[in-house]
Amino acid sequence: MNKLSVNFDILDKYPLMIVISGPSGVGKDSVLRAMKNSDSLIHHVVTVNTRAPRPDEQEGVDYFFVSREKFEDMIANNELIEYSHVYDDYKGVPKSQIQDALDSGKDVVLRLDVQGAEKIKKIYPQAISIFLLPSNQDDWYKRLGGRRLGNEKDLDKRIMTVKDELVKAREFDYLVVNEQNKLSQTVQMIEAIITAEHLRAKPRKIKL
Ligand SMILES: Nc1ncnc2c1ncn2[C@@H]1O[C@H](COP(=O)(O)OP(=O)(O)OP(=O)(O)O)[C@@H](O)[C@H]1O
Repeated sequence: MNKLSVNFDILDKYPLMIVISGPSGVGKDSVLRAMKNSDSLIHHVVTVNTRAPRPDEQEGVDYFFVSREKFEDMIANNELIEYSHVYDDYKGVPKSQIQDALDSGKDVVLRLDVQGAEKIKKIYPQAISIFLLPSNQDDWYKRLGGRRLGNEKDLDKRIMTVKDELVKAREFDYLVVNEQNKLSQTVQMIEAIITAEHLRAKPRKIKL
């Protein structure tokens, strides 16, 4: 054996910040839940929301559900990294959540609407942004399942919003189609992105 040695251990291990976004009803929460079940090495950031919890949602797991007054206090006290006002509700990311997540040294996953994702990408350009799409309009309608669609005007509003969001989709790093009844395929694609990102020669280092 030659006495000279060489160290092949040159891969840097930095935690990633992954932002999963896309139109309302596309399946963001479903994807996140499936990822939580399959991988414990990811820190899921819990965001704050002023809407009422849906029957299957848990406080502190899916979201922190707060009143509008409490949310406005959080804005006033500068406790949020970003927030947005969508369909009459507030949504925001508590600073403490990002700090805790990065301190844990694990990859950090955030689920944000398109407005929120754009803002986070401006604050953290090194974040990896993934835009989820349905395959087509019919699948999207099925997923919305009449949710919060009081009348035709509400649906028109949603369609206009989605059109605007689709224009922004190309500013994201990745586009992933969440095909009908193929949630596990979607999760696999996202996991493949995360794996590839960890293998980058120039890692995307997140700095607070
Ligand atoms: N690949 C899929 N095929 C069929 N149904 C799906 C798929 N992914 C998600 N769904 C269903 O679509 C509905 C909406 O999903 P989900 O709540 O995860 O969307 P979302 O993007 O988080 O919505 P919102 O932004 O409005 O909270 C749910 O009933 C979910 O079970």
